[in-house]
Amino acid sequence: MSSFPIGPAGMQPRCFALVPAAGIGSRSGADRPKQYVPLAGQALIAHTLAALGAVARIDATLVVLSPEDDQFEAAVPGFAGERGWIARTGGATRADTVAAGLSTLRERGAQPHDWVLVHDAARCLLRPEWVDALIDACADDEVGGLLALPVADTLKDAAAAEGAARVAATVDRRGKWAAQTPQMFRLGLLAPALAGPLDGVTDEASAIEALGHAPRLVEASMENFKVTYPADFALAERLLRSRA
Ligand SMILES: Nc1ccn([C@@H]2O[C@H](COP(=O)(O)OP(=O)(O)OP(=O)(O)O)[C@@H](O)[C@H]2O)c(=O)n1
Ligand SMILES: C[C@](O)(CO)[C@H](O)COP(=O)(O)O
Repeated sequence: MSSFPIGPAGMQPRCFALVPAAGIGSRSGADRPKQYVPLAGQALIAHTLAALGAVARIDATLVVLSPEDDQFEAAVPGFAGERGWIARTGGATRADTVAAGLSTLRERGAQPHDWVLVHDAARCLLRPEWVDALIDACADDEVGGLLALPVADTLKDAAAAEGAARVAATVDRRGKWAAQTPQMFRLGLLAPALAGPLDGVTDEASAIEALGHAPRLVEASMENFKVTYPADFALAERLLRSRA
């Protein structure tokens, strides 16, 4: 399909990881941005970056921080280097932060046909083998894809209920998947997707979908959850320690 950035014949696309880490973690209840909360002896984000750094097919990982961030270097000493890049250009929303990161990747030589794997700093349980499975599944795909998990629980919609926490309806869960990260798309497709209207866009895949494409779903693990609420830190810590 001609609308996809294929790249010059014989030129292998490269893979870059892009980690948006400019959020404040307002739901986490922590005394600092949640990516800097210590877990199993290291800052949360250090675990995330170590997993990405262990994927040999990722040429470099770009972490995108808030311009005011003064904690990263102490939290992840030794990250900056040939395969570890930092930009202090995070924006007001996750999508703004990712879009700013794509500009940095372009400035550093990434090409439209190169793959970008966007991964939440807050998903610190990532395993390198899940990233490899995503790359294997998407490398020959026209669109790209994401790690995700088929929904196992019965889904309740409380949105239209009067007052708090009452069921308004039960949602048919058949065919429903919970989106995770990494989400892997070609730079030349993702950049224009994030330049479009971003109403309701909470992940890269939804921006790609808005262009009429259907990203591939690659089944992942429950362990790849996003640390979001106060109780998530203890669970993440237990899982990290059980791996040591
Ligand atoms: N303006 C923003 C908002 C979020 N993120 C990043 O996007 C990822 C997923 O977002 P989320 O878990 O919602 O993190 P926060 O926005 O920090 O949390 P909260 O919504 O509870 O404030 C995180 O790694 C977060 O740092 C970002 O880079 N820039
Ligand atoms: C990208 C994401 O992790 C997919 O589940 C999620 O949408 C990010 O969470 P946020 O709360 O919308 O930032």
